[in-house]
Amino acid sequence: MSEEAVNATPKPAPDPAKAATLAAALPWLMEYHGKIIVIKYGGNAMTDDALKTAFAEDIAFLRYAGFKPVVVHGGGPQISQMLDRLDIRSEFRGGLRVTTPEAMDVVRMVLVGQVQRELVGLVNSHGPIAVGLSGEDAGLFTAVPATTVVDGEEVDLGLVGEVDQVRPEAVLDLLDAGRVPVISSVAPDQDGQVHNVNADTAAAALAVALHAAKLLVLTDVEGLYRDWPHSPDLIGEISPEALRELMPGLASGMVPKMGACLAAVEGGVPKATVVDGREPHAVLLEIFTDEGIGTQVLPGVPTKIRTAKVPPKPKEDA
Ligand SMILES: Nc1ncnc2c1ncn2[C@@H]1O[C@H](COP(=O)(O)OP(=O)(O)O)[C@@H](O)[C@H]1O
Ligand SMILES: CC(=O)N[C@@H](CCC(=O)OP(=O)(O)O)C(=O)O
Repeated sequence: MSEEAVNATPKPAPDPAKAATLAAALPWLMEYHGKIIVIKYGGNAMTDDALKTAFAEDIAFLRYAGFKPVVVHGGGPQISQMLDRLDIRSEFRGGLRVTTPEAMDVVRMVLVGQVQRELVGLVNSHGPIAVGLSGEDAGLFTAVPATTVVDGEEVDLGLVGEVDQVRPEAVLDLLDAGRVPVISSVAPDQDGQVHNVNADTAAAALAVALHAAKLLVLTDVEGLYRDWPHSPDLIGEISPEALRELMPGLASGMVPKMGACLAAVEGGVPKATVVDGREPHAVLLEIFTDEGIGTQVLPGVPTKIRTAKVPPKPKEDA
């Protein structure tokens, strides 16, 4: 194209709506500037490339806006797919995968070797900021065997762990250096035996240890339905006390997820939110919006109910 032709191209008119959107972000930029936000990215919200790309953009945006995002990722469906391919049986009890030593190798390979690597790469397409870690690095997490009670009976979950100790120094070092830690939820016990930790649980333990300003959990539903799967009533806001009362009646994947939100808020994190990660840019929408998205757990609020956009739809394999 000649220089004249370039000069002749009309410039788009400035769009006042863009300025208004940026100006409306100011209170949130001020509130979270320099603060740690732990974002749990569930495997069910990683289903397509465009969603993962938008997630990585959001994380880079937060970092360049002066926030300190920390990503803890899941990968349950991706692990299940690999176990199927390798013909290794796995089942969930109380929302947790019963993990044999053979399955543990696959869990570690998929979480650390595949899902974490992909997310680190996507975030780093915006600058050299993301660094992958797992609970095995620099003593980040120490696990103890987890137990769960299903139908009144204690179930042996094999190599499933819950986080006993967090040493957040490695994460804090990275944050101080302006990096974005991307963390996989596998963790050794005291003897070095690696355990499979549910990523919601790991994210909550880390959020507490980092004194995070917020825990944000991305999943594949709009939030916590009050009477799953019978009613479109969605819980918009709930206090930890009211959530504790609901816990025994919750089903499958929501047990670790809401348990994690509860543990985070009871551990001093001011707010934990579950949002629909199938919505592109769910992270930015949640952080820069005042209300009306997902389920928020925060102290001292009466329970608020609203009608979900989509009625509850149980997964076929649940
Ligand atoms: N009360 C509830 N509200 C919303 N979802 C629920 C509820 N009870 C069970 N679920 C199920 O929990 C799932 C989310 O948990 P999970 O599949 O473990 O997601 P993730 O991979 O994001 O951790 C939802 O897709 C839904 O099928
Ligand atoms: C013990 C346990 O269940 N661990 C999980 C770890 C991955 C995870 O939590 O992934 P999502 O967040 O995508 O569900 C699992 O094996 O599936």
